[in-house]
Amino acid sequence: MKKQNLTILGSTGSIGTSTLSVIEHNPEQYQAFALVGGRNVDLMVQQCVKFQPQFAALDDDRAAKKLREKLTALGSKTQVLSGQKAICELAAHPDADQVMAAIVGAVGLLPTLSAVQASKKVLLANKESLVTCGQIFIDAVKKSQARLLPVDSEHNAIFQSLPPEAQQKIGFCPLQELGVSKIVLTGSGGPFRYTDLSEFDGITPAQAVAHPNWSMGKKISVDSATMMNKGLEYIEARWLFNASGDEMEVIIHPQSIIHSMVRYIDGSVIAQMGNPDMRTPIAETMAYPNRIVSGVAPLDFYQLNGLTFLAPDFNRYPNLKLAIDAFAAGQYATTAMNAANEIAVEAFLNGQIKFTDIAQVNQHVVEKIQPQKITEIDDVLAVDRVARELAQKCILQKCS
Ligand SMILES: NC(=O)C1=CN([C@@H]2O[C@H](COP(=O)(O)OP(=O)(O)OC[C@H]3O[C@@H](n4cnc5c(N)ncnc54)[C@H](OP(=O)(O)O)[C@@H]3O)[C@@H](O)[C@H]2O)C=CC1
Ligand SMILES: CC(=O)[C@@H](O)[C@H](O)COP(=O)(O)O
Ligand SMILES: [Mn+2]
Repeated sequence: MKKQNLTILGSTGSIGTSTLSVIEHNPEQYQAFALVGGRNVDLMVQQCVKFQPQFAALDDDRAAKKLREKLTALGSKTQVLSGQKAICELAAHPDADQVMAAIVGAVGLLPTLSAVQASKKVLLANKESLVTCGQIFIDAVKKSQARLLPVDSEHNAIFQSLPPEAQQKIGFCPLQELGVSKIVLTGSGGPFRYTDLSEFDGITPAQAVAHPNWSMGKKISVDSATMMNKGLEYIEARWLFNASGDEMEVIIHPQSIIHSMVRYIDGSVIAQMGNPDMRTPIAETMAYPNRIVSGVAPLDFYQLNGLTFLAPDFNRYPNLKLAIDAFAAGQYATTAMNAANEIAVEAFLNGQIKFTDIAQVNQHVVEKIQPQKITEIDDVLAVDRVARELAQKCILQKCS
């Protein structure tokens, strides 16, 4: 069988490196065709030397120039491109069989959409695509008949817990016809599950990125700590599984062994479990509907110290409530909230604002943004831009 060519959007990130690790475990079946990053030249050089992709691209022009010089000096045959247009073209390249969408943030939207419009098999890690333009994205999937497979561990778990006919209808899944009563989205609660609320103001970036169970990029790690990650995932799940608010349940499961569940009307609950390592959902989507090895150790039940569950407390996690309410308000609100959050998390990581300010900036922007209809991608980009400006202003003026 011909090897599957993978374009990896965000190859220099946490999901990207895990994807390359799965390829390394299955060298007869998969190869890296194009590697795409933002600005990390040194890691991209290493990846190109090791995986010898046909193409490599960095968004940043100067970084791409350095990459080209370094690879030329090493005698590499990899062709180096730069900028967002080139990245979108690589996502849609006729020789790419699968596209891993793992650029962090709303900046990943256009390349991911480009892969969808080119009818690719799209492995979706970038949750911001659905948060920023849900219906537009799902309509594009429907129109192009792209194969959309959820990589986010919870959504992958839900996907695996649904019957095969639902798996063929991602984005327009008839949950009631399948006897599904609820989708149960689990979350760890992050590193501050038991921290006294009086200590939240003093939380440092180093503490916030230290996730108890998963090894991830900085932005998503902070989102896990505020539970904005679960808020984004709530929105992602509503779009992916065509779920109403009543069909959604969010539960804290501190051990991250169960990765999410589906309740059926007969009382059955189907869950997907495993060690918290993203190579499992990545391998599942790469091989779907077959299975391949991922390099993840088997789950050792005798080492588990119990599986526990608790309800999320919105006082501790105001971002989760904000996201649920933003979905109810409409697309403009989730697009704005996502943009504000990206700015706020960056400001927190740079030491400009406190941990507790993140939710305040987000709330402020969602309240200030003009309610409006979003029908096309330009509307999304316009709301995203205005929300970023509002968030920056709020940070500078302390949201007065
Ligand atoms: N990590 C995880 O376990 C999970 C992640 N996700 C989602 O997957 C996505 C990636 O997460 P993660 O891997 O942790 O993030 P990382 O921060 O580790 O990696 C981000 C990647 O995006 C690239 N990037 C950033 N800006 C640009 C740009 N303008 N153009 C092109 N590439 C860019 C980075 O390149 P460079 O470093 O070269 O600048 C890097 O390769 C996020 O949307 C996240 O929410 C979902 C579920 C789990
Ligand atoms: C691995 C993954 O899918 C992350 O999105 C994960 O969910 C983060 O952990 P939290 O459950 O703490 O948000
Ligand atoms: Mn997740």
